[in-house]
Amino acid sequence: MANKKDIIFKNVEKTFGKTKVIEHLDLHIREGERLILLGPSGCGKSTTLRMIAGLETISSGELVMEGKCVNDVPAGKRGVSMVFQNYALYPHMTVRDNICYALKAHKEEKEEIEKRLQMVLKIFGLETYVNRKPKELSGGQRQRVALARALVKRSPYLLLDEPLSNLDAQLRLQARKELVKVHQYYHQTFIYVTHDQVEAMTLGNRIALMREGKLMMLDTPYNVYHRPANVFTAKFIGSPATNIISAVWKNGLLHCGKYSLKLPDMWEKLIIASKETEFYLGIRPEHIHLHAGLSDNSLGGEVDYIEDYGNKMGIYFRMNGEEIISVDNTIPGSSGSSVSFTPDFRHIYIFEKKSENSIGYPPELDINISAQEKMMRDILSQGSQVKMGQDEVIHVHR
Ligand SMILES: Nc1ncnc2c1ncn2[C@@H]1O[C@H](COP(=O)(O)OP(=O)(O)OP(=O)(O)O)[C@@H](O)[C@H]1O
Repeated sequence: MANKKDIIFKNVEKTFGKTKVIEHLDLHIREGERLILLGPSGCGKSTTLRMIAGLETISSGELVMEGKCVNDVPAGKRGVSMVFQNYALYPHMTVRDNICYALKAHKEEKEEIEKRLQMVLKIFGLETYVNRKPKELSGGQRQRVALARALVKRSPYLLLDEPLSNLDAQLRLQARKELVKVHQYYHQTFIYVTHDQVEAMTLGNRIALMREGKLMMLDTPYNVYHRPANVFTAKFIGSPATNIISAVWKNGLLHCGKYSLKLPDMWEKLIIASKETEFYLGIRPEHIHLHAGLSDNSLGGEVDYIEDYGNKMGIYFRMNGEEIISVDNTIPGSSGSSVSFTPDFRHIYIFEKKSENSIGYPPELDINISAQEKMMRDILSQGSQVKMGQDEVIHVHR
């Protein structure tokens, strides 16, 4: 069921000249959610956002907002505010004028403008900078002014194009938390472009992962991480990337080069139902716990080299000539030694080799979980939350 303020892409295409940059995009953005457009550079995230803003035309298909096709509705009439990567503040205007400009242009009452100005100044801790010009502010302060300027309009849609990418790591972390708080207060629909998976995982209620103009997966951060729909998603999300191992299903066993695995029934049923014989087995580095030597129902190889991350180790080993990485807090042996591991079958992914799509996930994975794990999944599936009291006046500045 669509809500009035949902944004719906119906089979949208975008071409620049002869180059198609968005292909058959079907995407339903829900009113009030924080939707993240994520993907590698050039995959079409900004173009998608700019089509919503009305800053790019739509080559074919329909974009629906407020229940109507808005393909031909100009930017100023779509009820959107946008925050750009470079903040795009007016350099000759003070913080006050930057923030109030759009309200004045819309001929809002003076009193109302002042009220809203004071509110956003307070939210972003900008009270003392109100008469400064952008060049007299730090990067973090400019970013706050850009956000304040977008929020003051109280438009139903806030579009953010990599708004934190010019900030240092510490400020980014703080700003992420602030954005979640602001969203919980205003309940606008946030559409947020980033190529940073940590930002996507921490900020999104849902993530739309794109590749070369196509939507690869649209789901909660939990599912994008734990139930990747295809090889691309499994490799893009998580660092170091998921290990992808070639495998063949034969005589009731999954053969990975010279190793073979007997799968639990829950996976065997799915693999048989897929009717394929060639697969990729996906295993995240953190789910590989190596030990010395070879044991039953295991995969293994020889240790190549070991990296120290401080709190964990990265152990690279060669299996059937391919490099596999495990991240763990113990070392099973030095370079050259034989190691193996029995996969934790609750944490594997199986993809068809031909389509690179997942064969699905056993329903048992969701049924046989502890109450605590269920609670954790439910919380993570809603995206990050910041606790706010009912009457708390939001104040995100430190
Ligand atoms: N005005 C334009 N004219 C021609 N090609 C364009 C134009 N704008 C974008 N493109 C191309 O469209 C593709 C998608 O660009 P877009 O900016 O949407 O990608 P992106 O995923 O946001 O990338 P990044 O993370 O690097 O900003 C790219 O190949 C880009 O070169």
